[in-house]
Amino acid sequence: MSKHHGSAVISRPKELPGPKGLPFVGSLFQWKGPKTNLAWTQQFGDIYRVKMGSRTLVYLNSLDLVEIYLEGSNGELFLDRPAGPAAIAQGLLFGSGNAWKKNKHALMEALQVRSFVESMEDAIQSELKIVIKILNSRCNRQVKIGDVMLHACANVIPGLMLGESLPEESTQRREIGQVALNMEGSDLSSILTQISLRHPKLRLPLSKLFFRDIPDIHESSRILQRLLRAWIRRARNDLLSSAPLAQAPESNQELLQSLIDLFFGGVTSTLSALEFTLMYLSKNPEMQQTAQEEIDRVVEGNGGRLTWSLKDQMPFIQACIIEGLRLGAVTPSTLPHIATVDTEIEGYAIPRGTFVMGGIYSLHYDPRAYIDAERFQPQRHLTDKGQITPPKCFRPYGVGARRCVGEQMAGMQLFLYTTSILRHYTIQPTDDTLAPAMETYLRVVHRLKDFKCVLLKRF
Ligand code: HEM
Repeated sequence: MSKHHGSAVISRPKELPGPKGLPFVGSLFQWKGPKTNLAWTQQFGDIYRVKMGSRTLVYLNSLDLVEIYLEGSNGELFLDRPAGPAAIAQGLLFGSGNAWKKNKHALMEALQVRSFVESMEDAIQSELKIVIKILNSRCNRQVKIGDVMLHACANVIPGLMLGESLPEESTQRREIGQVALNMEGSDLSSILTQISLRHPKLRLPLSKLFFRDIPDIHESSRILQRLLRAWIRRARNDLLSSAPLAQAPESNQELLQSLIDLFFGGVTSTLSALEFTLMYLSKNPEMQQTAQEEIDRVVEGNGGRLTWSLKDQMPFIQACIIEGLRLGAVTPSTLPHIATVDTEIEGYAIPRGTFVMGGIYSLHYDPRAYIDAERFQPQRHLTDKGQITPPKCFRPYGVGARRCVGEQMAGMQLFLYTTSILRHYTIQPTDDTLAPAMETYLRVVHRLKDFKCVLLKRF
């Protein structure tokens, strides 16, 4: 495999393999979700191209290729995102160029500030109190735990930004709940969503015409902007006084959009990863018991308090979360990393503007890295002495400079939610959950279709 990578088009390019598509639509109708990408990897190899409408997407499906071309200095050639409608184009997820670099740097720095990390845990612990109260009232019958956790994942973000949790019955909390439901329901890849993003007045007529509930992303954005302006006003004198974010004017549209992207990027992804982990644990009672014993032992040794600082004492739980993230592959591919120059990958010409995707699903199910890749086996991430070993072929948070900004926040939520739920309850599967493979769907993220379980109180 070539380790060299130039920015000029090679003289006699090879043709990239990939599925034959139909004229105009390409492979749009062949693609049935992440499993199709895995099947294409098996058929065409570690690099292939797919035509989707007028676009060409190039997938990199081995860790070698991803590391060589999308990380390190080569990754700088694939930094842009697709130009989206103005409502989402200026922030972190879909921003490009210098504006994106500046905002990403500012946010990454802010997220490292110690007081911010501490506030993060406070915000999560406050949400957990509400979660446990609600779940206590829903024990011994089927519960769609994702409906409860969606609100927790969404409200952690304003809790963090405002420095305190939104009161349980507050209007703001209800508004955030609505925003979270809107985000969960939006499919940014759907043509109807794209049209209604560009022409908001068409949203309702299109919803009626196609019998679809097209979420009002503009309204969500307005609600979030109002909350965020209040936060920036406070943050300037308080929480983030040392961070570059604090100096930005609160009317700064790029900054606002970047903060809104924390909701778009962070809520359903964390929720989905949590659901996958809980679902697999409910199907594997022995592993669930091992996890509970580990939690009980460590928490009891800590005076009954469950905190983020206990994470390193719970390798089995960590391994379960890693395995849930691996199998769930909640973002089955990275977002597009767009070539900013004409270049090449492995001798294949990659014209400027090509969408290059890290094939996360193919990496996570790579049979060269994992025996029985589709099985939930947390032990595969543990050494003989029961210590965590860095997982192979594992990139749930994407790659290179465009990697997720929320990894630490997601990690903290996944740890505290999973451990608290298992400390309080034993999770029993329903008949649907026991089926060999549960149905999933892909909108903003890859999610279990209808994960329900029964919670039995432990104490
Ligand atoms: C388990 C939870 C999460 C997963 C699996 C996840 C995964 C990802 C992935 C795969 C990307 C694209 C990276 C790429 O294109 O290479 C991404 C980007 C992003 N994520 Fe996350 N994410 C999670 C949680 C969060 C959270 C909690 C936040 C914020 C609070 C967040 C904010 C973002 C943002 C802003 C970006 C855009 C980064 C950029 O383009 O520079 N994510 N995430």
